[in-house]
Amino acid sequence: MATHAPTTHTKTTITRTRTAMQSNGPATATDTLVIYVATEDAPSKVHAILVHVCMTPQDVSDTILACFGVQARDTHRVLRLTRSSNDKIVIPVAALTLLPPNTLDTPYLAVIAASVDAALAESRAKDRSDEFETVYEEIEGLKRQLRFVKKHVAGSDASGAGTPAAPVTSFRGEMLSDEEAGELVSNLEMIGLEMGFMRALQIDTTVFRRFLFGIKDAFDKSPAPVDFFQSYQMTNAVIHLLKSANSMMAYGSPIGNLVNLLTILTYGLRKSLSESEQKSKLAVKPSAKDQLDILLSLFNDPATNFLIQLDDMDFKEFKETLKRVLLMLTSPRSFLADMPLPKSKPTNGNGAKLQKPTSSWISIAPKSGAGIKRRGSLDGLNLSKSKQISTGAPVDFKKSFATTEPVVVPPRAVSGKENTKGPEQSVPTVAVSKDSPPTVAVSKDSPQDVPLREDKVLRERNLARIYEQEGVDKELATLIRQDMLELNPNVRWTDIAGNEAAKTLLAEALVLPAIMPEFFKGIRRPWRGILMTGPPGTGKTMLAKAVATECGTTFFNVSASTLASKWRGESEKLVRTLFTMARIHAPSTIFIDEVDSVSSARGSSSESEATRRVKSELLIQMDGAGGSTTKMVNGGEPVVMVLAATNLPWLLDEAMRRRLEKRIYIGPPDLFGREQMLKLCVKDIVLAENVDLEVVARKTEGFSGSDITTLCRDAAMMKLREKMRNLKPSEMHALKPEELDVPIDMKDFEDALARVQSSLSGADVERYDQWLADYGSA
Ligand SMILES: Nc1ncnc2c1ncn2[C@@H]1O[C@H](COP(=O)(O)OP(=O)(O)OP(=O)(O)O)[C@@H](O)[C@H]1O
Repeated sequence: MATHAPTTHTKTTITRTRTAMQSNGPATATDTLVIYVATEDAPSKVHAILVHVCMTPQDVSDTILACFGVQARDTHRVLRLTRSSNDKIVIPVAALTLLPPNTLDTPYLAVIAASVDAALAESRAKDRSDEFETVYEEIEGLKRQLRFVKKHVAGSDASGAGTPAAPVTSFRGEMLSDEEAGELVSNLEMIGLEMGFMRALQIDTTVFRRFLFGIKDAFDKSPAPVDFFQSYQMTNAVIHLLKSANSMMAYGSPIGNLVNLLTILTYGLRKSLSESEQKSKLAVKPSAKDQLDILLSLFNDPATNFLIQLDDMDFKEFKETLKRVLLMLTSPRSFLADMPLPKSKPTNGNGAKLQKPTSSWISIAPKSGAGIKRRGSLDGLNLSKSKQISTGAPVDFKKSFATTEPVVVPPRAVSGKENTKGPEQSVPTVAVSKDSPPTVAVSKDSPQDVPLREDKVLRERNLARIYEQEGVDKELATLIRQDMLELNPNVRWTDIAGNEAAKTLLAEALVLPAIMPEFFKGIRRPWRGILMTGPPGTGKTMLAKAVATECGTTFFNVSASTLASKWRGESEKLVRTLFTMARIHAPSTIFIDEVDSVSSARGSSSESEATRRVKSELLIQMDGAGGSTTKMVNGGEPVVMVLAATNLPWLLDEAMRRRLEKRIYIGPPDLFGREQMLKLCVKDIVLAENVDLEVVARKTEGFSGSDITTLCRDAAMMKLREKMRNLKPSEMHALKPEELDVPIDMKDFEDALARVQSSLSGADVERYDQWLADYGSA
């Protein structure tokens, strides 16, 4: 079959983004992957399907490979792309429904460009009802649009029988008119958003589709004065809200629930009203502000049982309101500028009324009496963090719609919090035992949900906007994300031997303020900074990484020497950007290793002009004076902690030392810690019966954790060395693994002990002792 050359359109909205495929350089984390597709009907036209921003370079290349290299492979544990006989990429519907909630917006993968043939066939096999066919009508249409035709874009053999797609550099990306792009994207959105919506409701795909199409159908037939276009717009608004607010994440928050609820109620209400009633109700037009106040009350009150009753609906206003809610979630700064948060929160312990809106549009108050029924099934709507994986019964929309009764949101459905007890009554405590990692024990009465974190909702698409609003330099942001943002260092408390006090302290200082910022105010305000000091190799970096892994805060890992050298000239800006980003992604921890190198005492010989400037900026930022106006969704201040480490605390500038309010010593492990450390080191090797780790621990007094690691490595190599000593290379190659895997015995440890010395001197330790006696605070 002949290769179809893509038509070129001069204007395009999608291809303005750099594609990994088109770039010569390596893919970067902020690349947008654009996959081009053509339709069967119009093969000469190539449409673009945007895929996603901010995949890691590996994700980008893997995705390309998976899509165009047409290899059957498991991509990112998320999505299995398979090659069908006619060389299409098929994303089985099962895979689609299994996509994790954040798929569309996170670094993992967001390919949603595929033939839905298989999905359709598979689904049909399961459900043959007419209704189902209707549901899939649109998908049938999409099917034609969403086919991967690498032949058209990559110039390879259309039969698909030949070689894999041509190198990605052959893609051309300038052939999409605005209109075509718009159409295609909105279709794609339909698919993606359906998924999002479905997840928000935690129902299965089929039910969800029925729901969506049911709405559409009913609106179509409805005699209501609101025409289909408007209603469709409303549905779209909801969908857009979910999408744009990165609903995949937001559904853990009240917003998803609220929107779902409003939609359902709207529909139910309209069904239940006569035309004249509808007209009269629609005549009432509450202001957007009224509506917004209500929504804000909902968001702001963590402890109320809500009843939302929709008395009236105006789609335009509704849309406006949703937009504003979206704005609030995605761009708190501009939202706040426009519409200050209400000053007083409604306080309500057991059902007293919240602020009564001046309009009748929505009333919020637990009403008792006729017309109100609790619907257990709506429990499934409570998707607060602690319940995200709820398998509550699917909502039967048909039933819900048929009712004339408003739906009652069950307790906790919106905020996930049941009581009004302030955090003072129920502060989580951090418990660390010698045997177990620190755990945050949340008392029975305490709020069980981590407050809504901005970074949960501000996903990639919105981040760019937020960054822009906060004046974050794009290039620096990319560098920081690449070089300093550690997503999961994968070090757990249990990987660290000893240092129990430090673990407890770090957990307390870093976890709790992130969980309950409202409690850590005034005198309880979180530490501005924490300094870990001690000899080299004692686990300071590991502790910082464990903080990142265990505490769930966004973790920026910064080497102070990098700050001072690599970015010379730009260093202050880098520091500013770093803190701004940390606020945006709050709660965050900024770990500054070797802090002495950027914060040596004024006038000392090591202080260059550049260092001085970086230091000053660091001090300003730590004071919060250079802070952005970013607010958490709950209106609080973003929690940004600085965690610093140094082997040379005595070099620290006094100003920096003051800001690192909590100063803790991470010393060489004690006997118990050394034994633990030894156990950790040898956990994967076979030990002979005669090995007594306690004896080894006794002989390693003064060893740092790093020294013990070296010792174990040495011991573990002894047998291997002996075996290899007199062998020729060819004989070495012939050795079988099992011949090498000989148990390590006590003599190996003794030999290693003779070779490996403690790297710490008594004098070093004394110097730390002295410094801590003067300045320590833990
Ligand atoms: N307490 C510990 N538990 C487990 N491993 C440890 C511990 N202390 C040190 N180690 C081992 O030593 C190595 C070095 O530790 P780490 O880099 O955390 O020390 P550090 O105190 O940050 O050193 P430096 O001050 O030189 O940066 C680690 O990779 C780990 O293998």
